[in-house]
Amino acid sequence: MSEQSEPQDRTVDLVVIGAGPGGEALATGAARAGLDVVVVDRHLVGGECPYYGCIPSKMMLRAADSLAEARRVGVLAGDALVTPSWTPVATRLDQEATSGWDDTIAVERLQDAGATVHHGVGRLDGAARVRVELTDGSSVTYEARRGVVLNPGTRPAALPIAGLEGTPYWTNRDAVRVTELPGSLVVIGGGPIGCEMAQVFARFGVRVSVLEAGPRLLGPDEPEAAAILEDVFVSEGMRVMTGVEIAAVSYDDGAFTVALGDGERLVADKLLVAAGRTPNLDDLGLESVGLDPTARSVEVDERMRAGDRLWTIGDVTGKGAFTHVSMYQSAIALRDILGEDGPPARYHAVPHTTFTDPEVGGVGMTERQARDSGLDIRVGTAPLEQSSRGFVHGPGARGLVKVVEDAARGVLVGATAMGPAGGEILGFLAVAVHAEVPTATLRSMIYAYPTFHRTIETALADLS
Ligand SMILES: Cc1cc2nc3c(=O)[nH]c(=O)nc-3n(C[C@H](O)[C@H](O)[C@H](O)COP(=O)(O)OP(=O)(O)OC[C@H]3O[C@@H](n4cnc5c(N)ncnc54)[C@H](O)[C@@H]3O)c2cc1C
Ligand SMILES: NC(=O)c1ccc[n+]([C@@H]2O[C@H](COP(=O)([O-])OP(=O)(O)OC[C@H]3O[C@@H](n4cnc5c(N)ncnc54)[C@H](O)[C@@H]3O)[C@@H](O)[C@H]2O)c1
Repeated sequence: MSEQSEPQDRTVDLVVIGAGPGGEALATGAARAGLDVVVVDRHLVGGECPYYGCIPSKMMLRAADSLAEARRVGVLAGDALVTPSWTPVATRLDQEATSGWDDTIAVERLQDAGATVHHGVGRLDGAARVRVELTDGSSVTYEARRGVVLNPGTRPAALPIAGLEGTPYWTNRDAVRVTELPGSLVVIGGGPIGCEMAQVFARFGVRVSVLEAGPRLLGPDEPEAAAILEDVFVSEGMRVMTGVEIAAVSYDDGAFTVALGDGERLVADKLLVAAGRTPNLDDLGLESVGLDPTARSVEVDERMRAGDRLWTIGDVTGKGAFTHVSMYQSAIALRDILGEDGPPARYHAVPHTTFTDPEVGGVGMTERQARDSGLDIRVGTAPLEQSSRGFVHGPGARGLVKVVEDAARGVLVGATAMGPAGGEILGFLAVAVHAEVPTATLRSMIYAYPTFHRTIETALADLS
């Protein structure tokens, strides 16, 4: 990791604290536009997504999906002997995804764009002023003429479960660095991280139990999608327990024991805690600019402004903890910093995809959210496996399309696409929700036969 030597206190144009995907892109753009930019990251430039999040987890899922597809050969095309090995996965994660969890390339890319990069902790020290504690223990202070951008992201939430603290449990950061598979794994949390990781390890032969406190997996998604996913997980040999209360965790002799509120005890080699995130707002000097360091998010306006010469982007804005939201906000904040015009931030069509198999894609509001917002809605649903393409696809074709229409305006305000290519089909629905395409127009289109996306036409016909 290359650093500048002996940095001096000075006035620059812009300081970016936290180089998640949005911060990195913003700093690169600002430096390329000629601003004097300083970037500070306490760990790896690029943030959670490339090293511990999206990229390594999707690489793991790709491997797990290849095993599942090979196991379908028996039904579709003869025989295939499937012998899982984690070695190619660990090698790809190390060498291709993360360069050995080393950010040299990302640092050099920023430096080539003209930015100064520090590994260290950045903290606000009043308006447009940042104090950086460098990794060697020294510190440097910057005044920022244009201001400061915060992109500090989140960390795995530490659960207040008796006995858990101090045990060698995994978070997502450990799960992507696994070199040897355990025999058994308990996953606490049935959100996107828990579901994606659980399916990966189960498909590699690990005995997996998922413990979810809420009433279903993927709580914020449509309940119909969650029900299908639970069904698939169970059919693949996983144990899924919803509505659980975890009373205590202990670790002895290389095994975890998870004691549930109802008296049951689960024993496993490893424990993955994927039960939400804590925003990195507590050690950022927010109090020096009148903001609350204990808050769950930083309030921003439609230009990502959070105060006097202060912008905030990414997960901590509470607008959707996704890389694409961080990048979207990054472009808006950069335009504002450079004094350029452009559309303000809008969040009516935030898409997301959980990359389980089947994938669960969603955009805009769920049926529940739309009803709760007071809209008069109509809902249409169509099962994927009953479409011609689903029938042809055979094993692995579980899924659905669900559309939620604002009946008064005749436009979709939300949609779900679940299936082998749910995240890709979602693209169509994201356009419809984003651009408020009239449902009448969507119904008058021609849908290629026999595609998965033709299920959208069936769901639209079901609007009632
Ligand atoms: C396992 C997993 C899978 C995921 N999969 C997906 C996916 O498929 N698709 C998707 O869109 N999203 C996914 N996400 C979410 C995605 O990783 C985040 O939304 C994304 O990284 C954007 O976060 P961010 O921009 O807020 O910052 P982050 O990526 O969290 O980066 C913040 C950076 O700030 C640094 N930092 C924090 N405080 C300071 C400080 N005081 N001084 C200096 N540096 C500081 C940190 O070291 C870090 O590098 C996944 C997350 C996880 C954990
Ligand atoms: N494919 C993707 O886009 C993707 C993948 C992974 C993560 N992410 C992002 O990262 C965020 C964080 O993911 P996450 O899955 O950690 O968090 P999450 O908050 O989305 O889900 C955590 C789950 O853990 C459950 N939980 C909390 N405490 C519990 C307890 N004591 N016992 C049992 N269950 C408990 C919650 O009810 C919830 O369902 C996601 O919300 C998403 O924004 C995105």
